Amino acid sequence: MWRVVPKRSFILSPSVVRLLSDAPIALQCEKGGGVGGEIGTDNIRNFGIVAHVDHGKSTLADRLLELTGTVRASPDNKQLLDRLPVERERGITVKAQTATMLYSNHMLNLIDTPGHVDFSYEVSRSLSACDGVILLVDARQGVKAQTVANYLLAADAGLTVIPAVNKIDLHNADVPETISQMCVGFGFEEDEIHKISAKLGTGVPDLLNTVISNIPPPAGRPDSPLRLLLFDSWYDKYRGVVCVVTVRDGKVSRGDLVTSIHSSKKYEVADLGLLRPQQVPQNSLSTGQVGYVILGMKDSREALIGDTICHTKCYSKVEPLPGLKPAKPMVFAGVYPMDQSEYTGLRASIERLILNDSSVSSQRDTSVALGQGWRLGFLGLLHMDVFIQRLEEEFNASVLLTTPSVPYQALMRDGSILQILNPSHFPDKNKVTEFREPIVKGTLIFPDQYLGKLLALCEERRGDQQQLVYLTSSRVMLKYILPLSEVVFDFFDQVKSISSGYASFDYEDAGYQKTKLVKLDILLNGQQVDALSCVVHADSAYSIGRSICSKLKDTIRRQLFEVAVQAAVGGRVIARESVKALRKDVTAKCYGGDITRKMKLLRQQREGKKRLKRIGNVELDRDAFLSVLKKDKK
Ligand SMILES: Nc1nc2c(ncn2[C@@H]2O[C@H](COP(=O)(O)OP(=O)(O)OP(=O)(O)O)[C@@H](O)[C@H]2O)c(=O)[nH]1
Repeated sequence: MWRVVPKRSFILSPSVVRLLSDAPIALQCEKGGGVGGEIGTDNIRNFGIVAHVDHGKSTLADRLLELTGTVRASPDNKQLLDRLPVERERGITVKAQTATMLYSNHMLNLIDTPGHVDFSYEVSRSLSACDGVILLVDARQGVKAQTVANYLLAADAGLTVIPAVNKIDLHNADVPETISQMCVGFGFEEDEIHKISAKLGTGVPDLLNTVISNIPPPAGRPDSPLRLLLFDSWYDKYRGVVCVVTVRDGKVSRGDLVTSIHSSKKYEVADLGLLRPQQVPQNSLSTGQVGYVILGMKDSREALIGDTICHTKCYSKVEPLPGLKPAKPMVFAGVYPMDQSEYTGLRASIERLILNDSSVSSQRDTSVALGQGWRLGFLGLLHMDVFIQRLEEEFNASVLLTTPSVPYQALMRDGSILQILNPSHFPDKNKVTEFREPIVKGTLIFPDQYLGKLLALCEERRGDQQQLVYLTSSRVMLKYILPLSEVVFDFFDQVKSISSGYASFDYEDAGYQKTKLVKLDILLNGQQVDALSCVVHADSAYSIGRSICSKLKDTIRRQLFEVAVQAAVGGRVIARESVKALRKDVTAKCYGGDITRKMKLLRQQREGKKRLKRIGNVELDRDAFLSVLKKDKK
């Protein structure tokens, strides 16, 4: 869960600050709704916006907030629902946000969803609270892999899908081609596809009217016992866990005694209300409404996503709602303090950040080379990058990250299954019947001129072709089963560089398959560096070993003695490089007695050393740990 509540207030734009003071008034003005009043279930619409990354979801959300008077129109209104600094900086949405809007006597609950493949778990979670979605496609880029993935998620969940082509204001927009792709790909009729510019607001009122007329109201029963679906949560330093819920049946009021069906724990509703997008307290939330509840939970692990919450007095009578699938970490990496004296501080920072992101898994870990640290599990590499960036920016932590790895499995001779989340847990191969690796079902969509090269890439990455179809006369959709380890590190970069950015890629979990694995060890001057070890496919051990040695040769700074870099499998050296000795005197070029210049150079050298980690007698740049598994660019 990607929110740090205290931080939020510092990055609110002026328009949102205005909104804070406006919100309750706007609610009170609405006849029969909002504060003190009740909006009937028939007049509620719960919907989301789904699209490929950068196709304009957050911008459309801003226009909807303005159009409905939830915020005042202003040029400052940019990605109002993207509140994390990292979201604004990188221009991506990480964390789905909810906003309640009142418009034309309706209560519209908008759930903004992230677009990057790493966060598709957030998309399915958001969709569980929706009855319909707007499917947005950029008119310059057309249908992309995540458009297909998101469409399928929505259609599988039985949601009403309202198609819209966005960015029609751009001079290079190809509206007819995009519409034709949507008709062929998803079976829409041409006249049901909205043509909008989220930036300028063109076509947005019409789209909103279609949301009201086409998306059905929530199907819950107001007279039945309470059932709340908990679909999101975040941790607030002052108020504890804030749960985001949708009221499936019945009504919940402040002071009610409720029970979590999952844990049987009892709570009293301390506060509840709407998210507009700021918290606006209410006395109750009724069937179909989406909002927050505060139950006095102290730990966000108590707020289980997909849990059903009911009135304590009805606990034995209420059927739980179908739960959501838990997030599954796909990438594991060791995280260590640059200096062991920072261990305690780093532990507190990681714990704080995990309180807000229950999709990160964590285990204590120890490395001979790096000391005490943690093995953290992430949804993907971007998720990992975002987590580390937040750790460094928000908590001022300085961390060392080891080579990421995917969760392998070993079927042991005694019938048990060993999860290999860490290369140091790699078992003795004599005790193993079979190794297994996680696989994914990947979808690529691209102009057909790149077909040959993309097929070659998928084959080289041990892919198994499942489907090849032409979406239009020049656009291809390719489906492959691929090992996760071949996809997770740089596959996406390669796809982009081969296709000059025109191909899009999306993947979903497809279970495990049998494979051949070995542990590749790296030695520096004969000493094994456990933090550099990795588990690799047996057939690629030689080429990966050679590539790691040559990358380390380039990364390791030349030192006062020669450094031997070796790769070994099962104690047998399979590759070797050496880094020549050098005496580095940074002040050598400083002739004469310019002491200030000398001091400056020495200071810069000291700064540089903060990024270095001493392993035995060799100093390694902290990025060396990450660079080793990146494959060479094609
Ligand atoms: N010209 C033009 N630009 C647009 C339009 N809609 C969005 N943009 C721009 O497209 C870029 C991406 O828009 P966002 O709203 O951040 O896209 P998003 O889909 O929310 O992105 P993620 O949250 O990362 O998935 C921004 O620079 C927007 O200003 C539009 O209708 N016209």
